[in-house]
Amino acid sequence: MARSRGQRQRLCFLGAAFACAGSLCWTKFPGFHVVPIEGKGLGAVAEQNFQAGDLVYEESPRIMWDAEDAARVQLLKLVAAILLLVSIFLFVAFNSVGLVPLPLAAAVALGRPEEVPEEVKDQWNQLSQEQKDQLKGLSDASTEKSMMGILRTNGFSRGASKSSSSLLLCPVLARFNHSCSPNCQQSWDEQSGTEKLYAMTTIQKGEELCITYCDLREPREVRRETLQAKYGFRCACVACDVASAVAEASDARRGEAARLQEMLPSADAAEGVQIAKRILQLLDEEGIADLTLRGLACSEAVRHCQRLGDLQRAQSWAKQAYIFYSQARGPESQIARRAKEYLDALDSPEVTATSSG
Ligand SMILES: C[S@@+](CC[C@H](N)C(=O)[O-])C[C@H]1O[C@@H](n2cnc3c(N)ncnc32)[C@H](O)[C@@H]1O
Repeated sequence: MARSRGQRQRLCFLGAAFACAGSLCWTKFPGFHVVPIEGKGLGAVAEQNFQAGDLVYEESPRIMWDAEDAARVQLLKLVAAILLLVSIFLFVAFNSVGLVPLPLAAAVALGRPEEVPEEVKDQWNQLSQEQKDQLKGLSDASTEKSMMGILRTNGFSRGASKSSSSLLLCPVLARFNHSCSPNCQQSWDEQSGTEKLYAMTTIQKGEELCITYCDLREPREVRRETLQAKYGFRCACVACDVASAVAEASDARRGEAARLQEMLPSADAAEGVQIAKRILQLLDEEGIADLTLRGLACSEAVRHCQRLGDLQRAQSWAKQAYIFYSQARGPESQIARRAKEYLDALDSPEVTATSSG
């Protein structure tokens, strides 16, 4: 039976995916195993105990792309397209020689945003066959396995925010499943050029290591809709698989934490400290170990205590902020180092003398 080129390419893609999924190249890593987890495909399970702040894994991305760099390329494309139009106009109007070679200008001016960016395709094509097969073996939440589906299902964004302006594809970290009460948190380390995964809480050997794929402050139904739409599964984690009344109480706590977090920077000083405390309490009650969120609440509390002239409490909050940030991103991370500098400045004799004088 004759097959179209598209069909042949899809079959080839699927064949490689099955070949890799069947191989045992994934299973063992220092500190954890990647194994089948009921209802979730593969997932990572701790092979040792971890403490909050332990570095669980560090991985260099196979694919790395930044939309801001790409935006600059888009601008160049736009300029090329305009030059193309001008050259066509000049050619038609005055029979003059075009300024831009036609095929080049036409090619760069085209390009659909729904397609995998060319730079990403180039990076993918430059990988070894084994590396390509490893990526093709990753999960894909879309109906038909494709490069775009794999990137969407497994890609991380660079930086602290969950913005979609950048894409990192790390084949091992892509095996970590989602939980609405995750025990691990990943972050990009610009210095080492690696994605790092830290334990956010005490984890016992045998527990699944999970990260989050969505905004944990959203209510259960919103989280479920997001996860279903983007990742094709209905979340049944410990926070979601509960009776309606329990879910309602959980939604209320998460919603309150989100509201308070927004209010915190502009709150008046005395209220700000109380808000920071309440955020930490809500996160504890909700079992959300997010250490970056905790660090942020503490940093704001430092600022409010300083405004109140309460140096002692400012120092104590600053210490907490430093601990949370260094556990979330490592003590050498920029955010932790800044918190340490701040703490040291507050501890300095001049500041202490000014405050007591
Ligand atoms: C980035 S991959 C994670 C690794 C994946 N389980 C695998 O086998 O490669 C994302 C996919 O894993 C599955 N997944 C992740 N977290 C899940 C969860 N809490 N419940 C059910 N499926 C989950 C979904 O199929 C999702 O599209």
